[in-house]
Amino acid sequence: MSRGDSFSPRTMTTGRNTLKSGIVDNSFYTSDYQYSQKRNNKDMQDMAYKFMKGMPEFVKIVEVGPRDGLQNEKNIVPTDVKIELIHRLASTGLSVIEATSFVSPKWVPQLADAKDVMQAVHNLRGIRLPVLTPNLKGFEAAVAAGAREVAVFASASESFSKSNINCSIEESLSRYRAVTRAAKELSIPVRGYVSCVVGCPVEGPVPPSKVAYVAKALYDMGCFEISLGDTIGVGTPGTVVPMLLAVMAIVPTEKLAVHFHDTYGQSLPNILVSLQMGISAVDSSVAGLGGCPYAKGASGNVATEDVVYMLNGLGIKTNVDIGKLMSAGDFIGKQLGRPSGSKTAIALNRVTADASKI
Ligand SMILES: CC(C)(COP(=O)([O-])OP(=O)([O-])OC[C@H]1O[C@@H](n2cnc3c(N)ncnc32)[C@H](O)[C@@H]1OP(=O)([O-])[O-])[C@@H](O)C(=O)NCCC(=O)NCCSC(=O)C[C@@](C)(O)CC(=O)[O-]
Repeated sequence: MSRGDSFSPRTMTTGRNTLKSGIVDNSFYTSDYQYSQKRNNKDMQDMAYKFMKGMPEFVKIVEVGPRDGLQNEKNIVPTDVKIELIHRLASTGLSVIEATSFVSPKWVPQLADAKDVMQAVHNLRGIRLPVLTPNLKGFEAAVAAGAREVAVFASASESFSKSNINCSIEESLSRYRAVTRAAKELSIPVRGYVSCVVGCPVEGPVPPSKVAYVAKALYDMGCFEISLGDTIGVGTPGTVVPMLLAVMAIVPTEKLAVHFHDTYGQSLPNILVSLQMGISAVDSSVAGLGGCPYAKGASGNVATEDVVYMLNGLGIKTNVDIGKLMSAGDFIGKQLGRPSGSKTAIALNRVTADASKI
């Protein structure tokens, strides 16, 4: 159900701001308050309604930290650290955690321990743990290690397809048809990714029609959800909205997820417009870990802490405990010897530290 059906802007709670009868009650911004009083209450209600209309009441977060987050790390992260990270993430309320990839260890040495990781976590209760599988070989290895959900990953750019999985887009779709057929026989759900949905590191801008074509092909072969990846993080709402419109014209909105890398700091506005267009599944990575080994210069995924903070502020449920999430982020940050890439985690840690000095 979207907010437009059930939601009254009269009592909309957006973090600190409570909109009642169209008046913004916010002691932090006195000038906004004075301004709002001059506005016609009906105008304000209409604005609030339009802003929230179509947004979901619940967002499913797909945590990709253990896979997308770690795959690009130069130093090999010990297997027990990866397993501990997944356990910590599982305790936060997240329902989907992408655990690892069954790809060639020559291509992604960091995830060469996929079998050990999967065997250690596959029995975690109440959590879905999809893994990336680029072909039947990967699919069979994943299933043998206990995977009960997999993901295939195509690209909307020929050049990126070649550099990432060493084949053309059409060849990849044909491989993925074999994977989805095999998965169907075992009743294993398959998620589909489309990479480079607004830009490619080699080809530059990618036409929305190309993204829609690949998304539809994945949907038609049986993928239960299609995640649209801005692999190099170049999108803005100005390019993301036309791309989503093209995809939504041929794939049902409820089957779509968004996956933003934060290279240009555009992930949160891009997620916001995606929510306004009715999308209710968002990929993110704890502490903003990540990057693709075959997309030079691309930074990590949007940080899960930042996404949860924004959704909490919008009054959209996620079931994720931000404190536990931050502690999972601290854990992996210490292991990697690096501060968190989440602005929310940095700010909340500072607030806690300041409070403890009083
Ligand atoms: C697809 C291949 C395997 C083709 O790689 P290839 O070299 O063309 O494969 P091949 O069939 O010629 O096999 C070469 C060797 O790899 C082995 N092999 C073959 N398949 C597997 C497998 N599944 N698992 C383990 N080993 C495998 C195979 O057995 C053989 O071993 P050898 O005889 O030389 O010892 C390779 O290119 C590959 O693994 N690519 C994956 C790269 C990757 O993981 N990239 C990061 C993914 S992130 C992404 O795509 C974006 C996303 C999803 O995050 C969303 C976004 O941000 O936009």
